[in-house]
Amino acid sequence: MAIEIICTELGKSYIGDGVTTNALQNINLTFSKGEFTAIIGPSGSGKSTLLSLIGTLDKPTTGKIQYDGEEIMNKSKNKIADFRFEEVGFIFQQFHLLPTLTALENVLTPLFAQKVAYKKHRRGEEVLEQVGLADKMNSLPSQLSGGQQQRVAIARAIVHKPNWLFADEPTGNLDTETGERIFELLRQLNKDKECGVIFVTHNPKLAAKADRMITMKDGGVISDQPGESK
Ligand SMILES: Nc1ncnc2c1ncn2[C@@H]1O[C@H](COP(=O)(O)OP(=O)(O)OP(=O)(O)O)[C@@H](O)[C@H]1O
Repeated sequence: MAIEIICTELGKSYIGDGVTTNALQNINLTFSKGEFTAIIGPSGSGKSTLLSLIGTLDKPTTGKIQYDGEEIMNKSKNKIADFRFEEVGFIFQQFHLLPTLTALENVLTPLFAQKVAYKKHRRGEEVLEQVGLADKMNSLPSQLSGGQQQRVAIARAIVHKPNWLFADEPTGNLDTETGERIFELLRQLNKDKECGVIFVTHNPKLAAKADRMITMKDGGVISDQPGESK
């Protein structure tokens, strides 16, 4: 697991209809290689914005983000896309699975048109086995429960062996028990050294189980402390 992420004086404003929203201000954070961090805070506090900046989905208005010392967002669109493919996986509250594709086909979509050093089909099977869906590879999303669909989404997010997995309220659409199982799966993937995890949640119980818990309010970090596991 490689790549340390350093955010320096990071800020993000959204401008629309003459109104400026300062979604993030003066964020200074370092995410060490392989860390498991939860981000918690009220609605509108900037959690998703922070995740989308760290994940190179959007550009900061001020400040910078370095990945092992490199400022990826200063590079060309193609280089940013390459970086995202190589280093980053995402999961969201909505699973965003393609309804007409099987679980295995969904998992293989990020590898489409990519040259990789491993056998794609076998890698797809391997990650579905890792998330506990060995017997559901040929099922369509509509034939799977919510928790199983999120497992497919997790398998898809790690199929290309990213160093970081960014999870934006991945348990938000699941009942408490299923949400806890998904959390434990992310924890396990992290422990197995698959990838570092940054996990946005509204659930304080889950957040406390992370190695580190960052609390946000009004676009800033108001606390940054070790979780119960540390
Ligand atoms: N594309 C956008 N255009 C304009 N304003 C935005 C945009 N995205 C987010 N915002 C605003 O930025 C602020 C932070 O939003 P963000 O989604 O990061 O919060 P959050 O903590 O993830 O909230 P939630 O827990 O509800 O998902 C909010 O005031 C939001 O309305």
